[in-house]
Amino acid sequence: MTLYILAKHPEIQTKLREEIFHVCGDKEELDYEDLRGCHYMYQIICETLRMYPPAVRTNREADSELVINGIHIPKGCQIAVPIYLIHYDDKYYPNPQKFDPDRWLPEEKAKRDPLTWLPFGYGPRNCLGLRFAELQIMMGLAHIIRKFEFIAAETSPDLPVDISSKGTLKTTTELFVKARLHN
Ligand code: HEM
Repeated sequence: MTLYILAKHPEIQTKLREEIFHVCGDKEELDYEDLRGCHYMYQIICETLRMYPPAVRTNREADSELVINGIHIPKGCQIAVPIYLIHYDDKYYPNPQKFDPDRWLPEEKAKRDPLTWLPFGYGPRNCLGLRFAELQIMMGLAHIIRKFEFIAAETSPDLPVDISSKGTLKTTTELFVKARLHN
């Protein structure tokens, strides 16, 4: 998905490539410290996971009776947390259909409640692989973007693309990008 978004936003792709070359140069093997310096890349990943969270919802079971905002929740009640809908709530993300990595600049992020970004869930049962997943995505992107340039295919639908939320998030049509070696 990230590569598709980058193909659709060549200016963001160019800025990302500049950051990667600036921070990592052209060394063959990248390590954790290299990736930690790629702040713009992390913003792009956060924004991709906002617009296209693989898990569109998560669930919790109330282990005791409670009242939240006047709503009575009995013990054992199943509660669905609508991750996808929260990510598109314009109270938290103005113009939510727009892919905007600058929402993740430190000063912008600080204005929002952390519970408004839930691609990995939240709390003691959140995703165990969160840091590993982030690292893998960043490592992959850093290598790929240094070598290749991604271009939108003629038939590619505009963003945001339609999604199906049966199970994990999927796009309703196949997405294609063209790649050429970056020189
Ligand atoms: C982009 C990649 C990933 C996404 C978006 C993701 C998302 C999630 C979400 C939403 C949950 C439920 C959390 C909650 O309800 O609070 C979860 C749980 C979990 N994830 Fe991931 N995950 C990703 C990658 C991984 C990877 C790479 C691993 C393992 C290496 C992993 C292992 C787990 C485990 C074990 C749980 C259950 C934790 C528990 O119940 O205590 N995930 N993940």
